[in-house]
Amino acid sequence: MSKSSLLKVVLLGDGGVGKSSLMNRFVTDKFDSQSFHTIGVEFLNKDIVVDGEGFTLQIWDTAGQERFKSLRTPFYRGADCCLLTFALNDVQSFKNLGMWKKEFLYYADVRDPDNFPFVVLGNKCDMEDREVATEQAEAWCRENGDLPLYETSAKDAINVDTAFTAAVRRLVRLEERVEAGYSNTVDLNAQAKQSSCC
Ligand SMILES: Nc1nc2c(ncn2[C@@H]2O[C@H](COP(=O)(O)OP(=O)(O)OP(=O)(O)O)[C@@H](O)[C@H]2O)c(=O)[nH]1
Ligand SMILES: [Mg+2]
Repeated sequence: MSKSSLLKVVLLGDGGVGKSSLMNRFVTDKFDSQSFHTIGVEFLNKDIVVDGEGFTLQIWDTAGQERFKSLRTPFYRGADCCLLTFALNDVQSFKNLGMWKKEFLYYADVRDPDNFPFVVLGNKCDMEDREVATEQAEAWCRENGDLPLYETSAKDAINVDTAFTAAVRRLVRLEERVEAGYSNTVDLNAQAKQSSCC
């Protein structure tokens, strides 16, 4: 990857779905069953190696409660990846995924919204009172640009590392595609200029 290996990853989703818990599990490998709602945003860095390449993930954990909207949205800009999070035992948080995606794209002002690397996390898979079936979540992901889906548990450390690693892989693959695309564009432009000169 030719760009800097510092990657900004933004965690979004309804209040209480477990964004802070996922970040803390991933970065410190700890879980707090009494965590407080986030106010505004917080971030933590973590160095990881994916397929032999080193990255620093700068993970931005945002406040999901509606009243903190104006505090979180200024931090979406410059994000390399967005983890759309819901809780498998909270159907409303799943229904709100579309709203989160829209909010992110609006405030992050990304260059290519159709190809932005979102990853979807269905958290709290350890809970038995599930309200969202895997197939339902998969269908939403398919309809929203074939997004990858991971069912996670911050509590039991299920799929947390896998999901963050997958986010990095998705990003790297996408950048490689974009870089390949850019070199084609440059070639085409060069040819166009040549022909217009002639
Ligand atoms: N059983 C279970 N509980 C979880 C899991 N992840 C988080 N929780 C609990 O869910 C509650 C909310 O978790 P948070 O991580 O604070 O949620 P949040 O998404 O950061 O919420 P906001 O900061 O308000 O946006 C806490 O009591 C956590 O302990 C999980 O995977 N399984
Ligand atoms: Mg939080």
